[in-house]
Amino acid sequence: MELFERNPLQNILPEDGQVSYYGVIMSPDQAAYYFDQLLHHIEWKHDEAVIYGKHYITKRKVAWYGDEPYDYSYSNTTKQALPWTSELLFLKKLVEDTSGHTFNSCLLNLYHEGSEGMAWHSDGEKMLGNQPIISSFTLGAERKFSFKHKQSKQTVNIHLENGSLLIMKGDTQRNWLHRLPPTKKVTKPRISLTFRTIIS
Ligand SMILES: O=C(O)CCC(=O)C(=O)O
Ligand SMILES: [Fe+2]
Repeated sequence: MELFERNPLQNILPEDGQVSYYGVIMSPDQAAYYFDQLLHHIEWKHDEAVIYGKHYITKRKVAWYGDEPYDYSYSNTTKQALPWTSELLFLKKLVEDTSGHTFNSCLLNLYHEGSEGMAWHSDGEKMLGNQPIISSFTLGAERKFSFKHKQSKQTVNIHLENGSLLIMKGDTQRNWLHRLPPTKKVTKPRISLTFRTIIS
């Protein structure tokens, strides 16, 4: 039934950016295995932000890994990348082989339950270059992910399944915001791997 087949290269944004959803790219068993490995072996830390001089600590946890000990500065805080683990290298290769893009770093997010999310933002840091290519690879609970056009305010929603891959590229960060909305419906944790390329 061709009508129902997913076209992985279809752009889910109507204009001014490019977002591809590849759907599920690993088996549920493999996804469960990697979820567990990352949960226990990644150096998770609560995220911090300094906004108008006030220090905030999130419930969500994060971690930053890369080819080199890159500094990542955002929300007035800086993190230094840790060396890849074998699990991260396996997942990086899977994401690279599936998407045809290469990455040199990864910001991981751990949302313990639906009450934890990420507010509207774009990943427009200078160190990511003009047209950053950023993945969101999901392990664990399925969550809604939303885009909002910065001018027209048009929104696009997608559900990120366990073991699925989404790629943002082109002018997406320039023209669209994205967020992971909090929800009462989800009680299970989700890990996302946002592979990126730091341009030195
Ligand atoms: O959790 C996700 O899928 C995306 C998180 C995100 O937008 C980010 O880390 O910049
Ligand atoms: Fe983001």
